[in-house]
Amino acid sequence: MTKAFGHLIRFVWTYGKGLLFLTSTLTVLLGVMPVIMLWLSKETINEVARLIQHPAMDYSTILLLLLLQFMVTMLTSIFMNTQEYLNGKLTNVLEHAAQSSVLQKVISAPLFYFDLPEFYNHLERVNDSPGHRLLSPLRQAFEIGRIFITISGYLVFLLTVHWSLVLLSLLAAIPMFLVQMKFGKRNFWLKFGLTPLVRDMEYTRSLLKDRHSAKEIRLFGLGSYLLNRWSEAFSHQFTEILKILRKQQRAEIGMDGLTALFYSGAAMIMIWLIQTTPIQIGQFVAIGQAVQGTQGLTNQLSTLLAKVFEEMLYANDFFRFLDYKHPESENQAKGTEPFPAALKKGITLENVTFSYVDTTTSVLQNIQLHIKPGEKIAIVGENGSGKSTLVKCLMGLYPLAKGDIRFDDVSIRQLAPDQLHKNMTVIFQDFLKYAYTLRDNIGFGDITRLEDTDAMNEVAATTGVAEIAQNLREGYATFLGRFLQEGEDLSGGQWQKIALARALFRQGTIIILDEPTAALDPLMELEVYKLVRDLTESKTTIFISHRMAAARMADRIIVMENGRIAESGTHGELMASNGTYARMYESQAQWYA
Ligand SMILES: Nc1ncnc2c1ncn2[C@@H]1O[C@H](COP(=O)(O)OP(=O)(O)OP(=O)(O)O)[C@@H](O)[C@H]1O
Repeated sequence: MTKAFGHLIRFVWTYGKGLLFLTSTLTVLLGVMPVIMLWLSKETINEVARLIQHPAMDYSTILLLLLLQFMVTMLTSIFMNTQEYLNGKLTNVLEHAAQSSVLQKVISAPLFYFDLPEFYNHLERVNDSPGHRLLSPLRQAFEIGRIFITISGYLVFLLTVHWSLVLLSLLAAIPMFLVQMKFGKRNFWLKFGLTPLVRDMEYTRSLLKDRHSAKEIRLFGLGSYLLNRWSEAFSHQFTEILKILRKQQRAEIGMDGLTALFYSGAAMIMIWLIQTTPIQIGQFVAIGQAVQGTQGLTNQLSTLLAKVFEEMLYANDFFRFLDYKHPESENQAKGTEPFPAALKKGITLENVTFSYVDTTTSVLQNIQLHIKPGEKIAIVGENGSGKSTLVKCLMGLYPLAKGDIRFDDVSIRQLAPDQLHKNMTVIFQDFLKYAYTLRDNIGFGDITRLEDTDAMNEVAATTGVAEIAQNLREGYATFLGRFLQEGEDLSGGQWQKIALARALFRQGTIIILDEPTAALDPLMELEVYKLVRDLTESKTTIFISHRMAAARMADRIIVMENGRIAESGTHGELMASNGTYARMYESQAQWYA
């Protein structure tokens, strides 16, 4: 816990040292103010008592004391409000820093982290206003500091009267402290345990709200079922939270009773003091204020300490997320070699064997494949045979445990990952439809050339996007979809062309198409493949398709079965060998007849 606190201080110091310094100074000043006030009110009451006994007395001292009290009140208000403002500012600064640290972690996480529920759950836990929650223990620590200074002042004063008053004031705080600590811990672990349920709940809620799911939910009549599922999960988590809350409030009532008992004890001591020692009225009132103040403040102190403890568990979890590293990430390519300027020997896969993280079955088994520079390869095979996995490994998205992939003579492990990605142009089946402008949708293919209008026009003309742009209200500046603005909706085929334009805008030397045309009809799909073939004539192209008519256009067809290459050859060769490909081709040939 102390390690996490150190981590937290360093984090806050890095992003808001000036603000942190000002806030801590104000905390000290605010801590001293009540003690000064106690002294001033004691003196004022004594002076007023004297004035009652001697009405002719000069009352300028009383006026001065009242003026000082006014000034202390005003200063306290100024300090408090300034501190509130600074806290607001610091919260914003930290919110930005913490959220960007989380997002930075997410964008730099290897792709396989997204297959790990523990990573998702952790992300969900730390994602909820992290800046606010990180500042919270610090704010509480400041509050503790302020209260500590005030209590110390009160205790010194009480000690000058009688030691037993100090003891009683302090004893009252211990039970409350223990209760708060216990429930602080319980609350955190409850939230920890409920995270998977909360994720399920949030997912269901997003399905119900999401524009894309709206159609299916209506057609399948899933609305009430999903609403019930969400509602049940909500009630379940709420019941658990209420259970702890009930116990906590019961315990706090008990502790309040105990505090009241200690307060009565202090009152008895005061009565005894009045009887046994000469005491002025101002002192009497000040003792009452100091005892009550100390008890009230120690109660607050225990609540705050427990809260700090609870919030520190969050901070600890937050920093653990930022430091999270799965052992498998050691296999992630960390090379620095540049990508070969132009492939001369081609791409070689040697004994590539792969299993997804935390699974035991090999999805790819001893894959041996050589792809010549400029060759057009089609990969076909049943669902789940490993086609997408193979290209993901080729793209360096998943680390290889066994075997090697070489681009000319450079191993994928030696290549700098950004070099590899820069040289690849990929369109996935589930390509993204960015709710930004058309320019962004194409330019994201190569963000460094987002403003290169000539290049954009060129790919737009060759892919048919230019025609789409002409019909949009604001051309390339039109927002697509309706998520962010009153943008324009496009058809599946139009989105498809934009995805193609984005991929070609990248100018990679290797083109990978992972069933990007699955949403299109077979004839349209053929059109797209022909277009890609014409536009990428000299480039190495690998495409995955379930449509044999498209695969037929390739120089070579690879047939995958259960993570292995079962057949390989041209359309003619594979038809002649009468194996899996021939069977698949013939069964689909009827579609086109
Ligand atoms: N992220 C993942 N984590 C664990 N297993 C996975 C993951 N992705 C795929 N798999 C498993 O790996 C196997 C191969 O999947 P892959 O997506 O490579 O097949 P595919 O041939 O591309 O299938 P399809 O034609 O249906 O797209 C399947 O059994 C699948 O369940």
